[in-house]
Amino acid sequence: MPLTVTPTAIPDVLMLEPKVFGDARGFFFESFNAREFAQATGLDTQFVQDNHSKSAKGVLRGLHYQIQHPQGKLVRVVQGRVFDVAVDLRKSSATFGRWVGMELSADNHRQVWVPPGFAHGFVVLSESAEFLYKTTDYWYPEHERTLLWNDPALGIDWPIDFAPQLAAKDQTGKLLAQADVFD
Ligand SMILES: Cc1cn([C@H]2C[C@H](O)[C@@H](COP(=O)(O)OP(=O)(O)O[C@H]3O[C@H](C)C(=O)[C@H](O)[C@H]3O)O2)c(=O)[nH]c1=O
Repeated sequence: MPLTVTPTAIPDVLMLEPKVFGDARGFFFESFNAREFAQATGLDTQFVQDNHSKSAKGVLRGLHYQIQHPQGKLVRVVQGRVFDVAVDLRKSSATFGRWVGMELSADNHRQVWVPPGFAHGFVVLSESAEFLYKTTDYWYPEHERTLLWNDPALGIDWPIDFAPQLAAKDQTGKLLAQADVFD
């Protein structure tokens, strides 16, 4: 089951494209196969939690991370379209403070591997979007941190011409200069 893996501008962040089998009935694809994932990415990782969120157009969830129990995330969209962003928060990384973003949609079947050590978020571009993802560690709200989505120091080029709808915690996200980061 060929899984195409493409490193992004931040090489540890990977774009994955599964092989989709279409026929007169519709389509089928393996949305996750542990052996394929390990062989195609070279990663030795276990996922412990599946998450599913639905958001209306213009909602921006993020940029989130857990400073303890950092989560690796394998993310995808099963309805609608989002612009998905990962920010490198690893102080020792050559790409510290850099971001990568791409459109994920039900139509492009793309997935993104966001390693531990990154902040993650997305903005919904379609009328609504359903976002599914696997995480490599459990949710620890006490360790959750939010990075401000529009911190000029990040310079994320969100493809929106409107102010996004944010949860209260995301309106008061930290600037990169004040954020808890990883060694
Ligand atoms: C993350 C999480 C949340 N919750 C509960 C807590 C709240 O009552 C409700 C919504 O949580 P929150 O507003 O944190 O959901 P998002 O804003 O979508 O958070 C996610 O946003 C971005 C995209 C991420 O990458 C993270 O995975 C995650 O932080 O679900 C749980 O019960 N378990 C969980 O793992």
